[in-house]
Amino acid sequence: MSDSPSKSSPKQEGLSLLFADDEGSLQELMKLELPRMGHTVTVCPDGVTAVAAIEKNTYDAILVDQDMPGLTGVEVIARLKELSPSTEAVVITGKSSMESAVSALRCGAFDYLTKPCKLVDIEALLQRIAAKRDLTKKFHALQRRLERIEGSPQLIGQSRGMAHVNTLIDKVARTESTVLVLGETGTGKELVARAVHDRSPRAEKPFVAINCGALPETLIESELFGHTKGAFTGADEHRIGLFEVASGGTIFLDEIGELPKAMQAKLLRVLESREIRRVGENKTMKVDVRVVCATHRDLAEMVTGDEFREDLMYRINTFEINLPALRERLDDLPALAEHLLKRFRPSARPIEQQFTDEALEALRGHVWPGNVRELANVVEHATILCESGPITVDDLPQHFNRRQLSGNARSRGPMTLRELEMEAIHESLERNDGSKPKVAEELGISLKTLYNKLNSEATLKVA
Ligand SMILES: Nc1ncnc2c1ncn2[C@@H]1O[C@H](COP(=O)(O)OP(=O)(O)OP(=O)(O)O)[C@@H](O)[C@H]1O
Repeated sequence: MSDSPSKSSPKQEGLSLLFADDEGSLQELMKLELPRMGHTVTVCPDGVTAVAAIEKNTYDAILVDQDMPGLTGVEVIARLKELSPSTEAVVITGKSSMESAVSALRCGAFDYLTKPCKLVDIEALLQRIAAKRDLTKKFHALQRRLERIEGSPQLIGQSRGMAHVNTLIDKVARTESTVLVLGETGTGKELVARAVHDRSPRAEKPFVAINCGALPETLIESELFGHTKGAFTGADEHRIGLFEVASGGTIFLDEIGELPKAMQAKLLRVLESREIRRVGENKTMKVDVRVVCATHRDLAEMVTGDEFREDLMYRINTFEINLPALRERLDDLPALAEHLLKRFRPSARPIEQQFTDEALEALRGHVWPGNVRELANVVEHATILCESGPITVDDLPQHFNRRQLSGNARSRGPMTLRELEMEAIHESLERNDGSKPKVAEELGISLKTLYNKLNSEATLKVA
């Protein structure tokens, strides 16, 4: 066995390879040629030495001759797949041993080569392996980035409401039924859709999410079903749609209530026929995709208002999962806060050491119109102000401080008329998601008066 590190500087990062063959001339050739192609190589004279090398080192790929004394190529590959499943394997067979090639592929080999093999074929094969390795790395990097942005897909919550949701997910996940997830904004509808997918037999296949409200009407069809080159102005190349991308897996149609009427009819046809047609193409193709939809809107009301097709509503609401708002399951708040905190501050410390009692109390006292997403924002805000140590009420956004102050004022004794007035304004702001025109209307004062009162409060605080 000998090592020959690569000396060239290839465009594509070279592979670390193991080559095993009992033919001395081939060993010499590979020691020379594989580094010339930009790879590093360990050359072994037989299967036993190859397995010993695999036990000691990790390679990107191995190329093994099938007919070696001691262990055959297929036996080496079988051992490799136990020790290092992500290492690619190529078996080199004689012309007459097609059966060995088939068994190697069954063992998880990437491909096979037939002797006598041409160097150009070896080079092309190694390029394919390198391209796959690069794609896999990119995939993992993107997956991590997505996890950092979206958080882990874990569905947190032990409250009765969430326990019920979990039971429903478990039951429906096993089936092929279309699922409709309902709930206010930020309650975790996408997370539920992902849980339905992750707990289903389709879990290993893609989960693809699309927000039907985020795309202009003209683009939705091609985004969902794909298009051919030249199908419309700007369609410079063929593109496959998300239904095809999700093939074998699940497609999540978020904000289904925002789907334009014309697209509702097309989606209904797809759901009924399980066939799609790319924009600009005449032929249809079968798709095997499970559909999960979500909306924060009342679809029945939309049907009455002629905004949503009744037949589509009945097609998608076979199985409904209603997500409770955060204010209806405040028992889950500490666990959620702890879970969300890990996104910004990876630490295994328990919740009591991460938030002061006062801060937790202030969080519990909020109405959470933006639900868990709002909580995530509040936690992020707190971690910016407080880099380490327990988060106090002072690290929370200002309206939590104010709530606490007025709470304290109440416990100190009667409040002044001004304090009561400001409390009413802030509570109304919370209820109306910060919309000042709505607050003014609710409290029966002009928008100008509202601004004056808020400004004078701010001036008083500064003074
Ligand atoms: N039960 C939960 N456990 C952990 N994280 C959650 C939970 N519910 C929601 N989240 C987090 O809150 C944020 C919002 O969740 P998600 O996007 O699933 O909500 P949504 O209901 O789909 O929102 P929208 O209606 O705006 O599309 C995400 O960061 C998600 O990870």
